[in-house]
Amino acid sequence: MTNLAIAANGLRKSYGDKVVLDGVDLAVPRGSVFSLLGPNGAGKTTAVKILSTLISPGSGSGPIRVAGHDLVTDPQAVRAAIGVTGQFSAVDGLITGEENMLLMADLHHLSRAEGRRVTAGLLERFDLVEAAGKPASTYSGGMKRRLDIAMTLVGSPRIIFLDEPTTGLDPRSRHNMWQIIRELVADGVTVFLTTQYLEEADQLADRIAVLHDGTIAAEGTAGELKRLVPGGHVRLRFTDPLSYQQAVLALPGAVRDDEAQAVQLASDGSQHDLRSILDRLDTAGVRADELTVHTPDLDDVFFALTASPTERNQTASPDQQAQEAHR
Ligand SMILES: Nc1ncnc2c1ncn2[C@@H]1O[C@H](COP(=O)(O)OP(=O)(O)OP(=O)(O)O)[C@@H](O)[C@H]1O
Repeated sequence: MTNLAIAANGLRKSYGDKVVLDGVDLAVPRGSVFSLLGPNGAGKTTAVKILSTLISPGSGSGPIRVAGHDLVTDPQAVRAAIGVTGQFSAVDGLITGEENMLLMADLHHLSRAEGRRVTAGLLERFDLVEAAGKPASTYSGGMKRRLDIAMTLVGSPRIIFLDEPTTGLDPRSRHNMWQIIRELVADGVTVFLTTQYLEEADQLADRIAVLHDGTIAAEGTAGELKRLVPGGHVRLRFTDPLSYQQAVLALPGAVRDDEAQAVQLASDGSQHDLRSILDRLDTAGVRADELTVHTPDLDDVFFALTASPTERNQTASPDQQAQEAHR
């Protein structure tokens, strides 16, 4: 039996002439968090809709298996194993949180007693006991998202698709949601997460795929992706013009920023590297007024992978531009 919760080969989808997914391969191990990142309109929701059987894959797609079942020939089995919470929530605002939950229990054919038991447990777990008797329309954004996930869990899915679960939430609610996701994974649930927040993928995902122009531009752990882009550097700023000139002489190869009186050197930010830079300044008798270390983050990866060539040149850091010019 495969260890993959989701295995898709050559996923394709077009709307008219517009190709949205152009041969996307996905392999998501059971019990892990997989994050699909991409700019607006990249096709993340389309991928979620296909994998959760809401829309059919485009012609020419390869085999797709979700929870061990073939998506095309056995969609019912796939549906029984998954839960989906999307940007368009299933929460009905006119009825109470508890009634929403009980409705879900009915849809999953739970007995009355079992439905009440599961509902009570989930309301407790998602901190919604006090609000349970109030209409869902009166809930805050964070409460609605929690209710939405609680409703999804009524069917005990083994795979959950979370389509931008924290968009629009304040930082506290976002952190609460991250905690909920970590707990789901600790219970063995596989989470397929789409997000526009790179930090969210960095915090939660075991593996991240960046979707761009209909294909996966890069995939790996957050650490692996960060190593794909250059951009680690140390920046030293000087208020005294003489010190700045001396630093330029002491640090050959550094990229100058005359306007800011700052120099920038490629660096991995390690203790050894920093000490060597500072030693060179000490030897020249120069003191920097400000030192900042920049290690590449997922933002750098995201922009490097999803920018057009012109944008890439405009957003490259001075040392990246210098490297480009050198080639
Ligand atoms: N039913 C549809 N008919 C025509 N075009 C569609 C349809 N659904 C999506 N699209 C187009 O497909 C592209 C991908 O949309 P999708 O919603 O999957 O992107 P996304 O990555 O989820 O974006 P966002 O982050 O903005 O939600 C967009 O250009 C969108 O306009």
